[in-house]
Amino acid sequence: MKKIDLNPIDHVLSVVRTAFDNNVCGTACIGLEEASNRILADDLISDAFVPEFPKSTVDGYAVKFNKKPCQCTLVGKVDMGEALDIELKENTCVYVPTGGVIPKGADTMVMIEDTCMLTPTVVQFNKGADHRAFIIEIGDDMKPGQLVLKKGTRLKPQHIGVLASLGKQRVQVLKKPKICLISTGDELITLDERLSYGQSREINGYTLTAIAEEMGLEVVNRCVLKDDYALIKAEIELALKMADLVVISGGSSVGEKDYTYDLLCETASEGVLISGMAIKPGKPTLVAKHLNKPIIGLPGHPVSAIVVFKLIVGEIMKTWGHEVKKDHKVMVKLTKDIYAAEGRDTYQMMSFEETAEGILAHPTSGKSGMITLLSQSDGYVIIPRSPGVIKKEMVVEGYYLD
Ligand SMILES: Nc1nc2c(c(=O)[nH]1)N[C@H]1C(S)=C(S)[C@@H](COP(=O)(O)OP(=O)(O)OC[C@H]3O[C@@H](n4cnc5c(N)ncnc54)[C@H](O)[C@@H]3O)O[C@H]1N2
Ligand code: MOO
Repeated sequence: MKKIDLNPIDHVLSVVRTAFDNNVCGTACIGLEEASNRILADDLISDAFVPEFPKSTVDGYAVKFNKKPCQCTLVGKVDMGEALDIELKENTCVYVPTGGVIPKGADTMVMIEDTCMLTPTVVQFNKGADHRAFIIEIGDDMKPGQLVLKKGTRLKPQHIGVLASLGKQRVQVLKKPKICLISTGDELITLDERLSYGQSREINGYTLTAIAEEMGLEVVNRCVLKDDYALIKAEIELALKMADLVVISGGSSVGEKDYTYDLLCETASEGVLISGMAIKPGKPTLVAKHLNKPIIGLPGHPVSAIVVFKLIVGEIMKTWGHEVKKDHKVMVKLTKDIYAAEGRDTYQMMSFEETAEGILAHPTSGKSGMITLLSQSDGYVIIPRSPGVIKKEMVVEGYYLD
């Protein structure tokens, strides 16, 4: 008889890291406009001084530093994007707009508001200035040779700004790993079909697509299949040709028509690496390897499928060099005793109440076959299988659901 082992989560993740440490997806050179959320393939080392000139951060007058109020003769005006061919002397000043080039000889900017024009050529400085005030010096932002972005960074707007600042029109990023999602179950119907008694609408294809895309995967195919061994086998074989990663949901348990384990034994060249995990929800989790490609069997229950997908596919993505957003961690105080399922680290869903004294965590109830267990919870607390309980009033780590 098929058996579901209780492999500790850490062991499962370590097997995953070792088995899939070879990222076969490669890199691509893309335009900066498409780079948002992509993963930088190489360290970015600055090849320039940014800025290349001392730059004013205010509209005002460039002067030689003087601590006390004084008067200066206005000897010129800087136009944006141009340098003024002048060397400033004592008691002279030049008008410089915000972003303008500080002229030679000047070392301090004074804002217009701290001055008044006595005559068209004489400026009164009402107070002293701080030496080098309101100036971005040459290379303050970046210097040649400086490591400005690390390989593996998920490119956020500020990172794209760094690339733009260095004049990089294109950037080398990791290719999005391709994934195929196969949902299985005789009872499943697609959203355009009429629901009959005993049937359920297919959910996992939708939720897992959303998570996969957020993680930086490209969903290349998604299908809903009946529990038909030959049909699912053909689909897995096709998926292995199309994708870097194949995920099957449903049929991972030990029931009569739960074929995933046998299918993975038959199709995966390296066999099944993990059959079962000490987690609730998610016990009947399968991990197999075909050449360098992972094939994951997820439990069909919608909550279990989401929890396990995030854990296992998230680990594969990290192993392949992708930065994966973590669920935001906070410290929470429990309002009730909570218990783990026997022998399994348990993801207890929670509603979080933010109070002046900190965040209170109230357990939410529901089964892993109920999608609203997640949609009506703010986050979760992980109860370790040993000792298997967290007592009321204890302050522990909680995680917001992303
Ligand atoms: N004798 C045992 N039975 C079960 C065990 C066990 O240890 N011994 N484990 C239970 C646990 S825990 C889970 S989780 C489930 C997982 O079962 P399967 O992966 O085989 O999933 P199915 O039986 O195919 O489906 C379970 C449930 O989920 C619904 N489902 C499936 N796919 C989808 C989908 N794409 N969208 C929406 N809903 C889906 C399906 O209709 C069933 O209701 O096994 C327990 N049983
Ligand atoms: O592991 Mo199942 O996912 O407990 O419902």
